[in-house]
Amino acid sequence: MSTAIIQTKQLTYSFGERPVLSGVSLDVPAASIFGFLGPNGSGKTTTIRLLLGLIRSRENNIFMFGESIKTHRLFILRQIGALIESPSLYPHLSGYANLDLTRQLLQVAKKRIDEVLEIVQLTSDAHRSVREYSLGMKQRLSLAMTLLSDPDLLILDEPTNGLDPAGIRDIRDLLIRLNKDLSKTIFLSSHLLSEIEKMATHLAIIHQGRVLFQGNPGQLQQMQATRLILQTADPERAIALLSRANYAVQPINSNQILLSVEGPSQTAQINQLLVQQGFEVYRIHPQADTLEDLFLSLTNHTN
Ligand SMILES: Nc1ncnc2c1ncn2[C@@H]1O[C@H](COP(=O)(O)OP(=O)(O)OP(=O)(O)O)[C@@H](O)[C@H]1O
Repeated sequence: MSTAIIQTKQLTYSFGERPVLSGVSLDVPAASIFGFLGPNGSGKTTTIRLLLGLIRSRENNIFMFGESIKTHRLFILRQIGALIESPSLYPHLSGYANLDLTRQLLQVAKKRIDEVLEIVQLTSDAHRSVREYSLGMKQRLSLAMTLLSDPDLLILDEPTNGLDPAGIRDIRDLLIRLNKDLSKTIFLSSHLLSEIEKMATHLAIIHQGRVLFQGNPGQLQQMQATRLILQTADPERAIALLSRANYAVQPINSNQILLSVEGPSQTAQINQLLVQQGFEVYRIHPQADTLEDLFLSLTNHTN
């Protein structure tokens, strides 16, 4: 079993009388890309602020690198690179000069600037002023800043927020490289399921301050795949056929059927049965196609 780099035990937090986190227990394995997924206001940033010691819960049941944040805060923080809210970059300075300011604060060797520029692929733009950078370049520069101290763990709050698809892909590729080539553990939050699914090795889904799911993408897919929507030209006959074969089916509309299955192999069997009987199958997809659907189905599972 891999060691947990971050472990929270029944983390709770309230702003005044208002509970924001209720019993959040997370286990983030070493060398994972851990996606922390949830809609706006679900408690992601609050959790991250607790992890970084920016706010404290009463119990403060947070362990990182095997130590409690109560007793080893500095030891822990020294091993973390964090990006939370938009970082303050000086637009009139070059990318290089921005990095140099942070480098001096961190007392890191100057040659590290070239190394981090190389990692985030900004070497050729290093001496342009930041005001000429695209949003994606600024975000990569911010990531370069978090890498200056060569931390083992990166904690990133919505690092792709506001980026266009190309910018999102750049950040995704960069995070995957940091994880695979440099063995960084990456904890990142997002409100986009599609975004997290493409890079996470592990994920947790938080909704209204509670963890609804924690596991790997395969396990999530299995849960999503239990209710399927099937599109075919003749749903009535398809329902009759599938019912005879003991599948739980019901009509949705004139060309869609809702199916309950036990896993991916049943989906393949259903497809095969329909095709063998001459049905044209246009599409089979999980009912929980969007994050909202997924929350609904997870809430049903947990109730
Ligand atoms: N300083 C604060 N005072 C009072 N309530 C707060 C404060 N900060 C956050 N909240 C509330 O706590 C809840 C969780 O907020 P949080 O920022 O952790 O969510 P989030 O999942 O990060 O969402 P977002 O993606 O919108 O930032 C929200 O309902 C928010 O309104």
